[in-house]
Amino acid sequence: MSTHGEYDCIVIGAGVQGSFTAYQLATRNQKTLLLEQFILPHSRGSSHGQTRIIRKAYEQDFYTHMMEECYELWAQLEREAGVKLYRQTGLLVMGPEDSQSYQQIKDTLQKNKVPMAILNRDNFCQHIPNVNLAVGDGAVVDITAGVLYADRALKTVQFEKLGGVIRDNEKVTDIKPGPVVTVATSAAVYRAKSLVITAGPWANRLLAHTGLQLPLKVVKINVCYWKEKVPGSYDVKQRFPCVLVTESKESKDHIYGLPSNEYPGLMKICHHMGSETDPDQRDKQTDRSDIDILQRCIARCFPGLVPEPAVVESCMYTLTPDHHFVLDRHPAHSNIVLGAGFSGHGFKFGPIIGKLLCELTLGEVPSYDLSPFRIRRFLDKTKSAL
Ligand SMILES: Cc1cc2nc3c(=O)[nH]c(=O)nc-3n(C[C@H](O)[C@H](O)[C@H](O)COP(=O)(O)OP(=O)(O)OC[C@H]3O[C@@H](n4cnc5c(N)ncnc54)[C@H](O)[C@@H]3O)c2cc1C
Ligand SMILES: O=C(O)[C@@H]1CCCC=N1
Repeated sequence: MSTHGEYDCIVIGAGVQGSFTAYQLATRNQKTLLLEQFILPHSRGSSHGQTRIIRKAYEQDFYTHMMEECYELWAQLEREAGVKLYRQTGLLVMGPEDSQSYQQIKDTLQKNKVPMAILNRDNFCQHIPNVNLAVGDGAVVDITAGVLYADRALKTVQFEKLGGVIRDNEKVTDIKPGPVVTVATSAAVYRAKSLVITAGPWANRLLAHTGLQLPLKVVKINVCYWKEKVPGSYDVKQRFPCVLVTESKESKDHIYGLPSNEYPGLMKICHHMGSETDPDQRDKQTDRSDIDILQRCIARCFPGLVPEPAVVESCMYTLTPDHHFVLDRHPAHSNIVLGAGFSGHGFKFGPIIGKLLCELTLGEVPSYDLSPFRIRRFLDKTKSAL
């Protein structure tokens, strides 16, 4: 196959992270090619669907700090494109008052002076109707939080307007590292000075061509929508908030919800964990234990919802062992940059991830301390064939 193009940078994967990275590179006048294996838009990775939560409520300060700037970048994109991407709803965080996760989120909000409200048992029902607060649970609201319109956001990051090239329906089949990287796809061969790999659940497939494997686990998430018994009771228009249950009788993992919005009368509530899957065989993973957990939690905490999912869709997480992202240069090839392992909470960070991966690609000092996101934290867990 003959070489079809020479670029400053090639980005593999047009999910939220690859799209924002390509956008940033193009704004920095880099001749950029974005490669995607499926025809766009598609629903086979991690970035599809109408909605995602945006929030500053995190256990770790470093995420809250990144979100400060990230809210501004989302607002800037909204202004530039003239499109509404964010709706403020607030995020109700509930969890055992004495648990580490709940306490850390509350502390991070307070320490960083994020606008918030602490609810007590007496005023809870008045502020949050149709939700039962478990005995021993505390409740705080991150007032800055809300809903991002995910599909709309991906459509908005149109870096083609900035001179970038997108080739969808082109699966990358080989990577030859070197001072100039050669990338072969199902249709052509391309060369570039640098390469960014943002391949979501397929990250390790691509990295195998570069002699690196990361400790990533891909899980399928059953994305469940639950019917309101009384129409409107959990509706975004009634100012119902997003919800995060940090730990419950039903699960040590988070359970999270978004107000009824994209499907009228249906609230989205999911379990923040799923069963392992091969990304190419996602639909063969039919485990429903997450749905069982959700049914029990909904019957107890959301009395106004029918505890039987009305709609179930599919999505995937790519988990790292500590659930923190991978944002780094390849340990053996400094002109290959990796964005991976977004562990089911990366969408809201899209604009800042794009900026950081662009800075790494251009050899600049990153705007944030990337030590929590370095590959070397995995040490012996990183199976490197180098
Ligand atoms: C159910 C669910 C709920 C979530 N909720 C939230 C939330 O509320 N808030 C939040 O912030 N985050 C949330 N997330 C997480 C967030 O959506 C992900 O972290 C994010 O979408 C990951 O994006 P990505 O670009 O890394 O991966 P992807 O979107 O999977 O993109 C990777 C792309 O690479 C392409 N690719 C792979 N291999 C190749 C190849 N060989 N050649 C060419 N292209 C290739 C794939 O086709 C894909 O399009 C949620 C995720 C799920 C699944
Ligand atoms: O990232 C988010 O905000 C959501 C909710 C909590 C668990 C994962 N995704």
